[in-house]
Amino acid sequence: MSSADLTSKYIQIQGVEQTFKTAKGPFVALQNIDLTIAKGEFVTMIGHSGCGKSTLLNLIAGLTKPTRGTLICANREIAGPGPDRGVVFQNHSLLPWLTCFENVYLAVERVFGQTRDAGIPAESRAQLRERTEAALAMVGLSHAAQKRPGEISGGMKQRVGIARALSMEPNVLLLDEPFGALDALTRAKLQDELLQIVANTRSTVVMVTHDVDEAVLLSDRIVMMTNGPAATIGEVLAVDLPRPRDRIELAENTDYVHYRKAVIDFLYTRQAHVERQAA
Ligand SMILES: Nc1ncnc2c1ncn2[C@@H]1O[C@H](COP(=O)(O)OP(=O)(O)OP(=O)(O)O)[C@@H](O)[C@H]1O
Repeated sequence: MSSADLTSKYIQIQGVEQTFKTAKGPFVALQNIDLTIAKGEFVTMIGHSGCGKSTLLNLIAGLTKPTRGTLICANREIAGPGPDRGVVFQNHSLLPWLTCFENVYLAVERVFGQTRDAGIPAESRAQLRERTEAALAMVGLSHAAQKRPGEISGGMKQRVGIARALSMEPNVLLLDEPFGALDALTRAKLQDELLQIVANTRSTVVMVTHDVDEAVLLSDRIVMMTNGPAATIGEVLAVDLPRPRDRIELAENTDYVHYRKAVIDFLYTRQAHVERQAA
């Protein structure tokens, strides 16, 4: 593959199906998923609850394997989790007995504290500490480095989760509703921070969200998924708004309003969620 191809086809999802075994028999969660993501692209996945967004993100993370089809990242089949793909979940998943610093340090040590591919030597403890401090600084949490998760707010915990993922310098950042449990103001602040961080690191981002405004504000493309079972990609919307994006200016931007309406139409007209009657 040429380097131009590698850039434009950084993540390739081809003919993916995910079926789960359940007590009532096989359940097809995802079907016929085809998607190509370019290096440095910010892609969000949106769809009604239970349509399979997390299932797809877990497949890209390598936490699960597809029943059918292939997933490729940087020209290699995704065979399991790897430090090239950092994951942030909604419930932050920090170790409660460690400080914020230690939570991030653990991840840094795992990646940079040992000999890496191509014989790159392990870094010194001073270098690992420096990386940890830089990651916490990036999310504005230097002052809370010595606190434990129980002593900080939900928004701060999410920030530590993001710092931990970023500290590993992943090529791909996978975010599963990272701001879902936060109040609107904290959420807006973290969205702005994320935009800034991604602009600096040029990471490729795949993010699951329920929030239409969040999707339009952050994305280069929005992947809109149909309802399950056997959910698939219904439509992909390219969001052609210039960056850096400013939420206040965008609120009155006619293109922004148009993109927002396109997503709302998809979700609430074409994919109006029908609650299935219990059998
Ligand atoms: N391990 C599993 N075993 C059986 N069914 C599963 C499993 N994981 C997910 N599912 C089912 O697959 C479907 C998709 O789930 P998934 O969590 O990916 O949806 P989602 O779009 O992320 O939902 P939400 O927006 O509510 O988080 C759901 O019907 C869910 O019940």
